[in-house]
This record gives sequence, C-alpha cells and structure tokens, in this order.
Amino acid sequence: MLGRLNHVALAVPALADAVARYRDMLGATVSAPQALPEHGVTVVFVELDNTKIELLEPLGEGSPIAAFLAKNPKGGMHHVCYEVTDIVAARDRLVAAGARVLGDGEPKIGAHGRPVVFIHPGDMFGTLTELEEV
Ligand SMILES: CC[C@@H](C(=O)O)C(=O)SCCNC(=O)CCNC(=O)[C@H](O)C(C)(C)COP(=O)(O)OP(=O)(O)OC[C@H]1O[C@@H](n2cnc3c(N)ncnc32)[C@H](O)[C@@H]1OP(=O)(O)O
Ligand SMILES: [Co+2]
Repeated sequence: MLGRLNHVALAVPALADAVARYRDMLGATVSAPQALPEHGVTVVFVELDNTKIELLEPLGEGSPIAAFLAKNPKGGMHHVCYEVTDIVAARDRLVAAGARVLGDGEPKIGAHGRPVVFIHPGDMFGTLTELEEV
C-alpha cells in the first residue's frame, strides 16, 4: 500500500527566511511559493535527490498550522507524506482500523495537484501523516 516518501513538511514562522537559508546557505533548489488558501498555508518545496522538504507558513485566519507554531514558535517538523496508489482504499483501511481521517475525511487536492488525506497524529504514534495518491 505505501510507496515512496513524498515529502517531509517543516512548519516555519517566516517562509522567506527559511527559503533563504536552504537556497543561499545550503545551495538547495527551492520552488516558488504556492499560496494554498484551501489548505491555509503557503508552501515551497526543497528538491532533494530522494524526496522533498515542504516548507509551510500559515496563510489566513484559521490556518491548521497556527496552533502548531504557537506551541513551536521557532518552527518544527510538522508531517510526513507517503505516496499511495489508491487513496480511498488506504483511507478506508485506516478508518476501518479506527484511525481518524482529518477534515471531512474526503481526499482534497494538495500542492502537487493530486488527492491527499491526513491521518490524526494521535492515531499514527504522534506523527501527523499525509497520504498522497500518485
Ligand atoms: C500544502 C498542501 C498539503 C500538501 O499537499 O502537502 C499540505 O501538507 S497542507 C498542511 C497543513 N494542513 C494540515 O496540517 C491539515 C491536517 N492538520 C490538522 O487538521 C490539524 O493540524 C490537527 C492535526 C488536527 C491539529 O490541529 P490543532 O489545532 O493543533 O489541534 P489540537 O491542538 O487539538 O491538536 C490535537 C493533538 O495533536 C497534536 N498535534 C497537532 N499538530 C501536530 C503535528 N503536526 N504533529 C504531531 N502532533 C500534532 C497536538 O499537540 C495535540 O496533541 P495532544 O495535546 O496530545 O492531544
Ligand atoms: Co504536505
């Protein structure tokens, strides 16, 4: 059921500062910022050979990462994202096992234009876990 690690997401208080650090200090290739109001974040992707780092900044009122940053004002590791070939089947297996799928439980289009769901960290041993259908 699980494929590649699609990305590891880091919530940051100021995206521009984080982009400068990764691009200028580490020479990384960083995508242009994408404002995603439906997700309440602005994101960039740091391209690595074997996966991506997603840098997240809150966007708008009620951003789902606002509380996280309030608790972790310097930022921190926010979630991991695994690739799956059938997101509905994966979701249904997790729900059948009692895991909470966040939001209304239906896949939403994520930053890569593909369907994603999030599993509550409390049901994934403390790590907020995103699945992306590829
Ligand atoms: C860019 C688009 C997309 C992509 O394509 O990649 C994205 O990645 S969008 C990323 C932003 N969107 C989301 O994170 C959506 C899912 N997240 C949520 O719904 C919420 O963040 C949450 C997980 C329900 C937490 O919301 P919060 O307001 O913090 O609620 P609580 O305070 O009640 O937290 C409950 C519980 O969970 C702990 N927590 C919160 N965030 C995390 C986290 N990132 N990792 C681990 N644990 C987390 C929080 O500390 C609480 O713990 P307890 O106090 O022990 O209950
Ligand atoms: Co993500």
